[in-house]
Amino acid sequence: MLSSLLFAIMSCSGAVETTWRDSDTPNTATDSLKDQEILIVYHSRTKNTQAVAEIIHRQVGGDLVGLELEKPYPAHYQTTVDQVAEENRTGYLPPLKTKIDSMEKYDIVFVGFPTWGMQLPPPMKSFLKQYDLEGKTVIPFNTNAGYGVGSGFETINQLCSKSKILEGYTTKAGIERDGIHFVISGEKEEQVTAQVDELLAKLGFNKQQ
Ligand SMILES: Cc1cc2nc3c(=O)[nH]c(=O)nc-3n(C[C@H](O)[C@H](O)[C@H](O)COP(=O)(O)O)c2cc1C
Repeated sequence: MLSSLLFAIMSCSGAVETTWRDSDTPNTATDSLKDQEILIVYHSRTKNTQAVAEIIHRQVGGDLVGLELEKPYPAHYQTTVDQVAEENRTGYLPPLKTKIDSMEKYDIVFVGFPTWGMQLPPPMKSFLKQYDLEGKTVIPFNTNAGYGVGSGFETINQLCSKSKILEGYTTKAGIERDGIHFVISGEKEEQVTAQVDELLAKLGFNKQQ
């Protein structure tokens, strides 16, 4: 019963919340991921989401890709906040410099992003609009400044309505507004690693696939 709960597919449904339940039996349907092609794609400005992506990568392998833009955001925080607010208001999708070859070969796509303006950042909206993840398993992950994932997981549900979306991961990380940039080191890195390992085990990923 636990495994069926954990594997509730969230496609086109409400928000996927990360809830930490007692870990028991992984779902047998995904016990063997040996033949699955994995992509871990993320957008990261101050490298917190990148650090979570690297932790996932150490556990499950596959290809790790950080999204870069044709025109990077300004270094200045508030200018970026204002630009992102305008992009969210108008629905502007910033063109990606990163190109992903052979998207069709991937079975599982981890999608990582920071919360920006309580939403999915425009670059990740660009990615999900540009690439078709139909039929793939999608696992979202997020870092934020303590206000949570906002509508990010819901937007992934909407933009990946033909994917199987599994339970996501979210954690509080940097607070750039207050000059706190990269925080996933030391104890925090250990905590995130343990939480990610727990979630991946629940989802049926075993070490060294
Ligand atoms: C433009 C911008 C908007 C942000 N908006 C939010 C927000 O609405 N809520 C929140 O909790 N954090 C917000 N943050 C903070 C980031 O989500 C947080 O620092 C995250 O860990 C950064 O991840 P990164 O290091 O991978 O870039 C914002 C950061 C930026 C740059």
